[in-house]
Amino acid sequence: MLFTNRLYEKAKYIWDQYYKHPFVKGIGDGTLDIDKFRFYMEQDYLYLIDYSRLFALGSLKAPDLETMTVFANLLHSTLNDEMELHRQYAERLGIPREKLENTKPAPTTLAYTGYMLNISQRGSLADLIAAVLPCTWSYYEIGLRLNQILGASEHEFYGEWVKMYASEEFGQLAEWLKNLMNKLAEGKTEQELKELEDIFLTTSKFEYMFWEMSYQKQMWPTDKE
Ligand SMILES: Cc1ncc(CN)c(N)n1
Repeated sequence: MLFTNRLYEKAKYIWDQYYKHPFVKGIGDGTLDIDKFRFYMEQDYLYLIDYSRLFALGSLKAPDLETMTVFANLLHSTLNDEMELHRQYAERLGIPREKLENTKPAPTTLAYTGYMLNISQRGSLADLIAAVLPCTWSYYEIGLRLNQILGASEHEFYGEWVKMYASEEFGQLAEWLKNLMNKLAEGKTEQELKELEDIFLTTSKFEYMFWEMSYQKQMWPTDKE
């Protein structure tokens, strides 16, 4: 069995909860409150800055030029394609560029990016991939599902989001990471595979928390807006 199939089976109960989450469903049927989406966009922009750093780190840790190139492509595509989607949404939402870049991180954003960066700095390349894989792969799965909803990709506001994450180009990024994960899992002991699985499950749970944080617009409970 491919290691990524094992990961998918283990995380399925978590990923199934994404598809039922009101934030995800709201993008699909176009009913999501714009204010919740604004909150998400701002936090996600911050998230993507650190997510890009992980790809830069992946390039640094890569054992050969081919792997380095994969990470360089992931980095380029995140900074230029995925973050461009966010910049365009910010423009449509009237969020100035400086405000977007100076957003204060919510606790869940900080915890999630902090965890990924920590694992990736301390650990191996396989650890790094196990940490980022749910992000890319689950967004592609969500994109594909939402794309099957009649009219979702044509929705005047959320359509661009659906199109981006359901696109072949985005699917290609997930495929690259899955292939690398399987390659690096070869020859690992059961104990080592279990550790990778734990990392994958942890970031899968953080993904759910990110949807929930955005839906509830959760900032620090101690601070007033
Ligand atoms: C929180 C989160 N996770 C994943 C992705 C997809 N790169 C994203 N944009 N945001």
